Amino acid sequence: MSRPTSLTPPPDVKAPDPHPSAPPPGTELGEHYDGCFGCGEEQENGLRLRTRVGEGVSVDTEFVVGPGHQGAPGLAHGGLLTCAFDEALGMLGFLLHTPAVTARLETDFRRPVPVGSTLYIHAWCAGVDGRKIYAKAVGRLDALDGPVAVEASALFLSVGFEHFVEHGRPEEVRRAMENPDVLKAARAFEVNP
Ligand SMILES: CCCCC/C=C\C/C=C\C/C=C\C/C=C\CCCC(=O)SCCNC(=O)CCNC(=O)[C@H](O)C(C)(C)COP(=O)(O)OP(=O)(O)OC[C@H]1O[C@@H](n2cnc3c(N)ncnc32)[C@H](O)[C@@H]1OP(=O)(O)O
Repeated sequence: MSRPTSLTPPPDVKAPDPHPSAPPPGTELGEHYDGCFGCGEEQENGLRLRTRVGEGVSVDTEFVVGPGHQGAPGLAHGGLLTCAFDEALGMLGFLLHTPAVTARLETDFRRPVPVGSTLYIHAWCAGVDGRKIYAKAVGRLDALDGPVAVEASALFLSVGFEHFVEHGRPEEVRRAMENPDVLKAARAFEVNP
């Protein structure tokens, strides 16, 4: 089935405000799931990214590129850079108070990212249209105002928690549901949609 491919919100859609119960700027969001490759503490070889709330519906994270992240000798793998962007963009759902999944993600690699560098990723929501969440991100090399190395545009779709319960492998879903932090997040989303 063919899909519309635009990653830009319709012209009448404005950038949203954070949900009233979203944490204030500067708050570290922590892991959204301990088994997540992007942020989970239990994921030994994962990126273990930590994301902070920015102004409006935006987040910031730093990806320190190590030898385990190489594609070419001494250079970051593009797929892993995309993963870091997916993680940062995905966290915007917390500020909108809805679980969301990536439907489409486009990454532009502007400069090589060497091992040893830090990518400063800033992600923001450009608009919400029904279930569609349009998001953008930029990654700068080695400083908040460093040269742009990577840019991304994404479409996320809001889903209910049943998305994860229905589609995830039952043993991990069961284990996640035993985690009080996951349950707390699920309830908060459901009680304050
Ligand atoms: C019980 C324990 C739960 C524990 C959970 C714990 C935490 C999770 C909570 C929150 C997550 C928080 C943070 C996450 C942070 C980082 C993680 C990274 C995020 C990911 O890594 S997540 C994995 C990769 N992701 C997927 O695994 C999605 C697979 N996929 C699907 O599950 C479906 O595909 C879905 C749901 C996307 C849509 O399905 P659907 O049936 O709901 O909707 P439908 O298809 O009807 O589309 C509705 C409208 O969107 C348009 N549309 C759809 N897809 C489009 C596309 N690709 N391009 C352009 N437009 C598109 C249509 O054209 C239509 O548009 P229109 O309304 O205008 O016609």
